[in-house]
Amino acid sequence: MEELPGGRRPRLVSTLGLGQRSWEVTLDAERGWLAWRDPRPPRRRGGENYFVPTSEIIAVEETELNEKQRNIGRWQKMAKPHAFTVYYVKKDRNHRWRCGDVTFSCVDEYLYDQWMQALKQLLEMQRSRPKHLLVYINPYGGKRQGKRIYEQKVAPLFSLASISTDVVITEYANHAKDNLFEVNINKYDGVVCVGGDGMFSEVMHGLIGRMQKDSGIDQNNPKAPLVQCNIRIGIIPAGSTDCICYSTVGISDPVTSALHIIVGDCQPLDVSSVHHNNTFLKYSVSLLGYGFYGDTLKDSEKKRWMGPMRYDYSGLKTFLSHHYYEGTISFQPAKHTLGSPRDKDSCRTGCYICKKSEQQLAEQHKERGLKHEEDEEEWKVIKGKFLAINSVNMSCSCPRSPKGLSPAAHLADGSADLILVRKCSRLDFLRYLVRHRNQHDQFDFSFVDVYRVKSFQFTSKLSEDNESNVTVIGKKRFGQFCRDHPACCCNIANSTWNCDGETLDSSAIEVRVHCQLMKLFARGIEKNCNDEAAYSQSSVEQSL
Ligand SMILES: Nc1ncnc2c1ncn2[C@@H]1O[C@H](COP(=O)(O)OP(=O)(O)OP(=O)(O)O)[C@@H](O)[C@H]1O
Ligand SMILES: CCCCCCCCCCCCC/C=C/[C@@H](O)[C@H](CO)NC(=O)CCCCC
Ligand SMILES: [Ca+2]
Repeated sequence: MEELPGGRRPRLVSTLGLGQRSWEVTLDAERGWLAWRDPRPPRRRGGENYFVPTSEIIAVEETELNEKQRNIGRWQKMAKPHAFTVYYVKKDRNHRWRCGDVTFSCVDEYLYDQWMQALKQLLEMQRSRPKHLLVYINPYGGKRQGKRIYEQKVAPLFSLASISTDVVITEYANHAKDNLFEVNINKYDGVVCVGGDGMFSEVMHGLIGRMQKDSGIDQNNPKAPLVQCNIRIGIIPAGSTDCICYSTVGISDPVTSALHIIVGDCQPLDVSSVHHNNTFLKYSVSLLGYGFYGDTLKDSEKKRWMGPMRYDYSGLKTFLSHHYYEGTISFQPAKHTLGSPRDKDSCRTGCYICKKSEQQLAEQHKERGLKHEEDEEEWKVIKGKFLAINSVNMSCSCPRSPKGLSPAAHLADGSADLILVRKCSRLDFLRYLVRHRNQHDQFDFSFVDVYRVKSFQFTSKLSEDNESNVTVIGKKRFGQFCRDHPACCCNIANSTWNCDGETLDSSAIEVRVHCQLMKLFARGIEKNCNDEAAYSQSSVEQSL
């Protein structure tokens, strides 16, 4: 479609055949939509109206009408019609997307060519769409359906959208990560992982690691300014929790995720770096959990054969064991962000809080850079006995917990929500866990504290004692439990950190949130009409 003077793009309005009738079809390239309308008055069952943003058109194809289609209605007496099918994103309930299609026809060959050319040009103008993707499939994630899901549900959509792919079916853990250090990454417009959170984590480590290596950044330095990773990752959910996909798309559904990749969505994501004694351990985007979630994960690793059910089994077992852990948490509050973890509003597509926070952080870094200053903002220190310490970079909503561990956490605001669940009774802890699944405020308990932070450190009592050379009471002779109260739940051993579903070797860690370090093929969770709580600029301004 040629541009009009002044950069304007034209409007095509035609009467085209659809089914047995003629419809008024409009392509408004300037405003970016395709619409088709039944011109009959509503009382004659007309007036139906469909509307698709051009950014959500997947493909257009020439179509051969079959005998039956050609013989219906008015075409039978006319010359052979020309037809084309437009494939587009059809939005269903609960953030589910499907590939819809509509076939238009006309007898005028010139009109047909005009439509085909205009639609094809419009598709070519969608510059953020990927053309060539590198795909990693974990055949053993979740219910071991990754390969089938990709082949049956995703590959046909990619080929419809003319996306070419190089597919690697992983043969061992860390295959994708290692491979990302070797491939010619510039060949690709994105990387897709088919699997769960663990598989995503592998791909993310490969990409961020590769980026730092190529830029000469030492990942072992906890204060190193990491280089942003601009190559987007797409997640096709085929794991056990699929929390990252659910929290960034609103549903864990392979077709929906494939369509977000095809239309070239982009959602920046905060990433936390985790260090121990100036040694890099891992990055995290969803949950860093010590105590309950660490113990659940550690136990569940031995039960991988159970598939996703292993988390329910190990979760129940960990809940019954009711272990708590002593330690010290120090953190720097995130003062740059407008939101707070107790907000009623959630992070949604185009989130204003995320945009503002990013600007604010960039300004702070610029000022600090000019003055060559270190970030010396205050640290708060909390010592205590905890059943769980959870740091989440995003809400961590997933099918097990639809609103997540911190419903108001933001995807890209440069902060994490640090949730401290202190020692309490089993019944109270159960009440807390139940609130992960219902609408009640999970922070409204005297034993739960939540802080929005930009960095934190944790040391367990055990490692503090070891460092100060205090003998660890009865550890060797009496196993891991308290010598004085063998029946109590005081555990003098350490828990392990659950880092996006992987265990960490060290309990003492240093964590820093890196604002928008990477990007996903997603757009955040879209606002629904009934989603009144979603942030808009005006709601934030009113609260200032
Ligand atoms: N071919 C393979 N053989 C064994 N392990 C693999 C292979 N490919 C990937 N992995 C590892 O499997 C681990 C788990 O995979 P994945 O995250 O896909 O599923 P999951 O653990 O069931 O789901 P979730 O992480 O959502 O709970 C990942 O950490 C990944 O490193
Ligand atoms: C009485 C009912 C109480 C039920 C409470 C259920 C609470 C479920 C909350 C789930 C929160 C998941 C947070 C995301 C963690 C992922 O990075 C990680 C890897 O996939 N998954 C787990 O660790 C899996 C963790 C699963 C724990 C059960
Ligand atoms: Ca965040």
